[in-house]
Amino acid sequence: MADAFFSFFVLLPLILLPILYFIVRPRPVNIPIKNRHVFITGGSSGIGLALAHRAAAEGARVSIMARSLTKLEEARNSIKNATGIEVAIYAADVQEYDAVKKVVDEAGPIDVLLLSHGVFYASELEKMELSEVKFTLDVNLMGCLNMIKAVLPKMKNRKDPLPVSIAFVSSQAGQVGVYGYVAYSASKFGLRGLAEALQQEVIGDNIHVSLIFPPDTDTPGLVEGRKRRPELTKIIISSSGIMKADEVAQKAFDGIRHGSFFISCNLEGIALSLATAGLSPQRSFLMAFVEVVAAGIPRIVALCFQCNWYRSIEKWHKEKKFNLS
Ligand SMILES: NC(=O)C1=CN([C@@H]2O[C@H](COP(=O)(O)OP(=O)(O)OC[C@H]3O[C@@H](n4cnc5c(N)ncnc54)[C@H](OP(=O)(O)O)[C@@H]3O)[C@@H](O)[C@H]2O)C=CC1
Ligand SMILES: CCCCCCCCCCCCCCCC(=O)[C@@H](N)CO
Repeated sequence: MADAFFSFFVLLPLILLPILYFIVRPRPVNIPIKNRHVFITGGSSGIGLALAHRAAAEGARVSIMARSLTKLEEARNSIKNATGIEVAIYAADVQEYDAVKKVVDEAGPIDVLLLSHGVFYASELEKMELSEVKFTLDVNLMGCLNMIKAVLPKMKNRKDPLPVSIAFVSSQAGQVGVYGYVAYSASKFGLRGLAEALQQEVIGDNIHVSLIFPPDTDTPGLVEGRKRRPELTKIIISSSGIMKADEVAQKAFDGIRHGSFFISCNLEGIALSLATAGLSPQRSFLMAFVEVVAAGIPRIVALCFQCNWYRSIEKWHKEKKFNLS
């Protein structure tokens, strides 16, 4: 017994920690925010606006982009009032590459690209129009690709040798599929593949990719989105907490500064990231240690959650049948 204890708590860390210290890739990095150009899509509302506030407060040069000029102007005023800093505003739709390219050329080289634009319809696929599915994928996934295609050439050719960042606002529904989010989860899971592949392509240019995974977050978008959420979506989403946009923004910048590939925002998020670590990069040898040693534990917790969710779905279907007969 004492031997087993010694092996697990002393020998294992003693052997594993130095190995992990040497193998974690990409290597740890520090990305400064002060005096850098932070460009935020969806920066006029919700999480994007909170990110803009925080970036301005940290002394960055901030640009925000969204479709509605009125909302952009309101955002600019609120940031000016809170921090005294004037942010640049750009009206464009992420779906339109030419418009995006024009904005990016005008805004100048970007050090931190934060992609926080997004739409979220919760509805069963059966009840969704294909045009709504396509719209979700076009904005959430293609919109990010349009932005990156427009930003990358200048980002790669920058004179400044400091590391830079591309960070996506995904969602916990981009780590686990959720009832009612067929289109949305597809768009957010898509970002993970995009980010993993992109990181390999841009690491040579000292560009570091992050994926932020917020739970439900109190934003104007959520207030709208909640109006048409199916009952089962509500039940499953309640497995994770609800956060304020500025808490998410704080977690986001903590992670971006360290070039973290996964940025979790709450405790459930950490569990999700452990359970879904897969083949994603990990820069922190300590987190890698937790991932390796804990491995089976998040999996059993995950199976318990799935058990609960499928029981809710079964129960809901039974009640529906009962109510019909
Ligand atoms: N709130 C939540 O519970 C969670 C949100 N997320 C993600 O966070 C991100 C932000 O969400 P949230 O802050 O709640 O949303 P909001 O609806 O409050 O804000 C969305 C922002 O994106 C902009 N936007 C939307 N469509 C486009 C477009 N086609 N082109 C350019 N800009 C666009 C909006 O401005 P405009 O309409 O003027 O274009 C607005 O600035 C999304 O990607 C969402 O999926 C993730 C997890 C939880
Ligand atoms: C090891 C296992 C741990 C399990 C924890 C389970 C938590 C999963 C809950 C999923 C929450 C999805 C939130 C979506 C938020 C979002 O993007 C929307 N606001 C958009 O409408």
